[in-house]
Amino acid sequence: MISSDRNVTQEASPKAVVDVPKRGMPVTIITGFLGSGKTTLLNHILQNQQDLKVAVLVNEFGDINIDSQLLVSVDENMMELSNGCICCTINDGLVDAVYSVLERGDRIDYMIVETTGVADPLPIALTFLGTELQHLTRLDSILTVVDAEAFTSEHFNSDAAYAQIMYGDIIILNKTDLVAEEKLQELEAYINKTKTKARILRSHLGVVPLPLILDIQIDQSAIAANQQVDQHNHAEHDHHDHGSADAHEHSHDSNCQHDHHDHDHHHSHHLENDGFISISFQSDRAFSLDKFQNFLDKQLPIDVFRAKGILRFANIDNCYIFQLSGKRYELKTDDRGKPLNNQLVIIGRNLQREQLLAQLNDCLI
Ligand SMILES: Nc1nc2c(ncn2[C@@H]2O[C@H](COP(=O)(O)OP(=O)(O)OP(=O)(O)O)[C@@H](O)[C@H]2O)c(=O)[nH]1
Repeated sequence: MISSDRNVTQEASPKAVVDVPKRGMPVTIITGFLGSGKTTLLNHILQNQQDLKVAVLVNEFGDINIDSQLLVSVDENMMELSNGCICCTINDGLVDAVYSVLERGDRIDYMIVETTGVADPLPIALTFLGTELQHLTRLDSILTVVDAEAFTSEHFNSDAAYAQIMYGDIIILNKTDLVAEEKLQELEAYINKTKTKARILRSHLGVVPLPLILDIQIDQSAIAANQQVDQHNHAEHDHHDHGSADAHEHSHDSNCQHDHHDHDHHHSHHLENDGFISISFQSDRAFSLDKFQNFLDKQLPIDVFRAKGILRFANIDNCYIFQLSGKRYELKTDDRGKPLNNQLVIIGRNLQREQLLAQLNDCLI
């Protein structure tokens, strides 16, 4: 291992009559900022859940879905995980993805939705509470993963990061190994001040006792009430055609100060994602390890917040899983042995796409 210190836009599908055998399916939403440890928590759940068949719905910020590949075998939008759980991407919309799980003939006991790191969880929660899904599913809780090392009280200047804390039923303070006890206590005090009655669990690599986070039956009526305020606001602003709550893309706090007049489905990605953009790079050629390390150490812009990929290097048989979160990166051998293309997603603000792509091209052999 080499390491260094250095949208959900969904339209409700018009499925009026559906034969769904799985009414009342419990749903947990895992949210948290870029790189906080959502996928790590998900893997912990999938590896340790006893006798529970879980459907995982993943949504990634970036054109290449690295997360779902890290969760094992792929088949377009739906994949079967090695433990019999299934994983489904949300590319065609959350409601459709939920239906595709509910309509499956085989047994599914539980649904977990992993949001992107720049997603406000409220619209996603409202999809379960305010659309036709409310009769088919039961939103159990929203889990918010916080990176104890990277988190700041400025919430990365991101409305979404703030909403993630505000709407989290349980805050999982992750990466406790990277900070001192003092910092953990400061963060806990901050979270408690920001959010009354916050429930906080500490974790390292997402390890928390599962009975404390799954099927905990949190009362979601406050969020549902929020939705009614929201619908009221929309009515006042003459927002016809908003068939479902899930179509909304930014913070819907009832105290929301945002200008609602421009609230349609045509935000630029820039505004939607608090200024974060993602740049995807793929190549069937391998990287030179030296050149790629030089790129990371000397050329990578400071505004890159997150990167992840599955990489191939010249003269090395194995692929590597590359993870960069904040100032840290790591390359771990990917022992699944699949011959893959180089695939890399880089996420940050103010990034020069063409320049970055040219620099990555220069790393190829
Ligand atoms: N040191 C340390 N690293 C961690 C911990 N939890 C996760 N990581 C690492 O942090 C990086 C990001 O973890 P992920 O689980 O992919 O984060 P994520 O929230 O799913 O990331 P996005 O989906 O890109 O937003 C990976 O390199 C993990 O191995 C932890 O408790 N301690």
